[in-house]
Amino acid sequence: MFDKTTWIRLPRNVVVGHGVLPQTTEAIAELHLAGDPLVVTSPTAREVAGERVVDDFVANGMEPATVVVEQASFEAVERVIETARAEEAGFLVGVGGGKPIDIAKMASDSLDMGFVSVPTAASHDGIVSGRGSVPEGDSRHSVAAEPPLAVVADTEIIADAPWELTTAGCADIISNYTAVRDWQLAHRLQNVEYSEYAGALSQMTAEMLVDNAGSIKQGLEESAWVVVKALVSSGVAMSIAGSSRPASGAEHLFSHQLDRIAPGTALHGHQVGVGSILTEYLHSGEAGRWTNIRDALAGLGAPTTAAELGINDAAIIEALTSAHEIRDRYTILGNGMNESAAREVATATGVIGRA
Ligand SMILES: NC(=O)C1=CN([C@@H]2O[C@H](COP(=O)(O)OP(=O)(O)OC[C@H]3O[C@@H](n4cnc5c(N)ncnc54)[C@H](OP(=O)(O)O)[C@@H]3O)[C@@H](O)[C@H]2O)C=CC1
Ligand SMILES: O=C(CO)COP(=O)(O)O
Ligand SMILES: [Zn+2]
Repeated sequence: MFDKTTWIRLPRNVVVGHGVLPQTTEAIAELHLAGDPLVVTSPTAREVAGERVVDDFVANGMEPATVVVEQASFEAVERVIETARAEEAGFLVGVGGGKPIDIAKMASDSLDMGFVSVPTAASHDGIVSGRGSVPEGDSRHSVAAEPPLAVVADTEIIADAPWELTTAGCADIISNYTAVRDWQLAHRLQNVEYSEYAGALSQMTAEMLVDNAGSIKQGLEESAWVVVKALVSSGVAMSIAGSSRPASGAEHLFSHQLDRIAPGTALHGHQVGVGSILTEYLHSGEAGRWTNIRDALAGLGAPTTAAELGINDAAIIEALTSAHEIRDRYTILGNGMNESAAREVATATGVIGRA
């Protein structure tokens, strides 16, 4: 008997464009959600978009509540859940970068409530994904979460955000190259389930971004458009896979370790970009494609070295040698790198200087 089942959860409304923020209420009205919204946002995102979203809800006869979060943590998810219950919210709206969006989608999952994603920066590919990424102790969890029913990405707001956030989003997409390589390796060596469709979509998204790199320039609103579309596409790949595998391999494990070793120093996207240079070198060797990844990142203005990340060489080596421990996810790191091998790859790729 044929007994395979797949369940792909995708957004119904994806609205991307100049000045579309006020269309959030319309995009939500079409979803026939009951009750009032709880807006989950972060300090800057609240100023640039969250307050306007709240005002629009009020103008449309709703009674929104707001919760401001600063870290991606299970405590923050719990706080949002408690607020949603206390305020008797009907659905959640995440407004901001990757952290408030992750928290809102995880709280929505626990509450069994609809979730709407309003990104204020093109800095990460969690805009659409049905996953949440949260540190806890020595681990970094990739948690099943409520995928958004609607996404509203205002390119006017996103283009106005600091440019480094957009280059971080580009790097998060470019890292798909190595994430897919790791996924294929895990499939071959560990029989991890692999989706050809999700893998191909993730890889194609990275290729299209690199091919269109010429139209990704600071001060050009079209850049926000190109990058948001790629981030949505990458999130769809994760939704098809039912895991973050298409967009998160060893380069992400390395970045998650840097978050623990050097917290708050560099953006997620920038860290995974540098991680991707390193892990591509591990996959294909000195003459391999790692220089293409480095050059694509450099061309977009994203960091390619420890110094550009603002992270010292010792932290890079520590992250490389311990990244395999953070999650039970098979990658090119295998059972781990020793210090001399880590120093060799980091030096050969120019990520750290020669001692
Ligand atoms: N679930 C998934 O599939 C994925 C999850 N992630 C997760 O997302 C997070 C990374 O996302 P990232 O967006 O970098 O993190 P943040 O949400 O922390 O945003 C980064 C910074 O950008 C600021 N910011 C956001 N929008 C604007 C704006 N319009 N103007 C000025 N500043 C702005 C934030 O300020 P402030 O905080 O003050 O508002 C914050 O300082 C990580 O936790 C990562 O693990 C990443 C990829 C995929
Ligand atoms: O950042 C991600 C994809 O870009 C996903 O994060 P995880 O590594 O926590 O699954
Ligand atoms: Zn990422």
